[in-house]
Amino acid sequence: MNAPENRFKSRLLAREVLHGLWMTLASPVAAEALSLLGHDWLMFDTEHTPLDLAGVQPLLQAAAAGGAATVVRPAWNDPVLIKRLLDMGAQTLLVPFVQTPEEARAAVAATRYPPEGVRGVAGLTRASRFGLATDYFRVANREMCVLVQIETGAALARLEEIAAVEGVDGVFLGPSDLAASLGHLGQPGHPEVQAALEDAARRILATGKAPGILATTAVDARRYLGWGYRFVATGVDLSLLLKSAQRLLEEVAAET
Ligand SMILES: O=C(O)C(=O)C[C@H](O)[C@@H](O)CO
Repeated sequence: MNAPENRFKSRLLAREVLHGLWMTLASPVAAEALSLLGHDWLMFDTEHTPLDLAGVQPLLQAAAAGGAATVVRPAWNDPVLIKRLLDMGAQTLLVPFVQTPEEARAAVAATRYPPEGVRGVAGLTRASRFGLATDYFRVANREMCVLVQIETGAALARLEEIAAVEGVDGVFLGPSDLAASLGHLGQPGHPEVQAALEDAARRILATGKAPGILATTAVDARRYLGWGYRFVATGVDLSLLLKSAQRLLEEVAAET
């Protein structure tokens, strides 16, 4: 039996546009159902959700039902959090708050077994199909995909250096955090933020790496795709649930 191939990585490197969904519900039922819809990737967030590490493995198992690849955001750029997520079978990580090339290098090293990195070794993990994948240690490093998240003006100033780090496969812009850092808390649509996002896509593409972003509406997503963003999460599961429940309630309540 072979180790799983990282289709997200191979498709990203093939310069495909990959449509994602931002997952915050920490629900295996939602993960399984939404994995069937046709998204290219689902992003499970452990940074800004109550989801603890033990809750991630059931989400990855559930999402394996459909065709969507999985991405996990660790709560921090921390080698211990990272190795535990990788042992669970996460192959693509979105590492938050990367500010410097050194931090990007540390994130990459945390995902690689020695001698390329510092990842600790375990045998009976979901990552190695519980030890049944005979090629696992030969291919594990190669199948890792590291996406680093740029969230501040300071990180933007070093964008090319961060993107150039070997092993960084994609650079993700967080519109909300960037807005806060640029003095526009709660206003990701502010013209200065949007101009920075457009410029960032251009600069990342010039380095040969893939730019990614989170959009909360189809209009935003289309604009970002037009700027060259290649892995774009459109929508947040909880927000979609709230909006459709609210709309339904309003429709029904309006008639009574
Ligand atoms: O800066 C951002 O934008 C993000 O990092 C995404 C946020 O965590 C949040 O808006 C997702 O619900």
